[in-house]
Amino acid sequence: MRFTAEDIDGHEVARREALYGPLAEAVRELVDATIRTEVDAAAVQEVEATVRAATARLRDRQIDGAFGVRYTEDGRIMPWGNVVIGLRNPIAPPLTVHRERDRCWSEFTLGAAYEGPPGHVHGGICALVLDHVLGSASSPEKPNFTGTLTLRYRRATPLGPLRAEARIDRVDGVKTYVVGALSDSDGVTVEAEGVFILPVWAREGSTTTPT
Ligand SMILES: CCCCCCCC(=O)SCCNC(=O)CCNC(=O)[C@H](O)C(C)(C)COP(=O)(O)OP(=O)(O)OC[C@H]1O[C@@H](n2cnc3c(N)ncnc32)[C@H](O)[C@@H]1OP(=O)(O)O
Repeated sequence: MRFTAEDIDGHEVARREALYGPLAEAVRELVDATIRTEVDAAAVQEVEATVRAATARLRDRQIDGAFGVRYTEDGRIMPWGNVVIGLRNPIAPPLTVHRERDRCWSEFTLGAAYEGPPGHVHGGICALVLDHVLGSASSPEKPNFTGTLTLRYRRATPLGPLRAEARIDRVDGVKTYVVGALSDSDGVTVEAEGVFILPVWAREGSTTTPT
């Protein structure tokens, strides 16, 4: 499991955010346009060649494997590859998760890239978002892992503006029980409850390392 310290200051973090954030946003728009375009065949082929060239340019120099979770010496976390919140991940909607004591919430929009049933969010995407928001609520600092996530899909979730929220229900040793929901403007579409567990290597006094 890759948690990596980076010896950089806040200015360098801000510089990288300003550099890579817009690239990811541009690719996100490209994904949406790829799904929805109706331009002619020649235009599609031209764009395909352009995109392949852009990808080859980025691959001129790249890291091995995934981005991992990086952090600075002053405790700033950079989960930039994360599929829900990752600044550098165009697959991430991305969500900005807000925290208020024992609860977290996020308002965001899911478009064509997240479709399952026509005009509606894929059930796995609902689970993805809820897993992350419940997990975030489970602990502000500790790296809790999802042990069990239970969902009740009350009605289909329409694509468009949505809200996810979660709060701690109770804590029992290394287990934190969290409840939450995904909603549209008409109310709850998916209810969730989860058990989030502090892994052995993160427990007090542990000498094991992340695997
Ligand atoms: C800001 C970031 C937000 C991130 C949110 C997104 C979170 C994620 O996506 S995490 C990725 C998905 N989850 C995983 O990959 C987890 C994989 N599983 C594991 O790593 C481990 O099995 C883990 C950490 C869940 C449990 O660790 P393990 O060492 O087996 O726990 P263990 O010490 O045996 O048990 C501790 C307690 O938890 C209980 N428990 C163990 N596994 C589970 C489970 N899956 N569900 C519910 N309870 C469980 C045990 O019964 C025990 O309870 P008690 O203390 O009452 O006896």
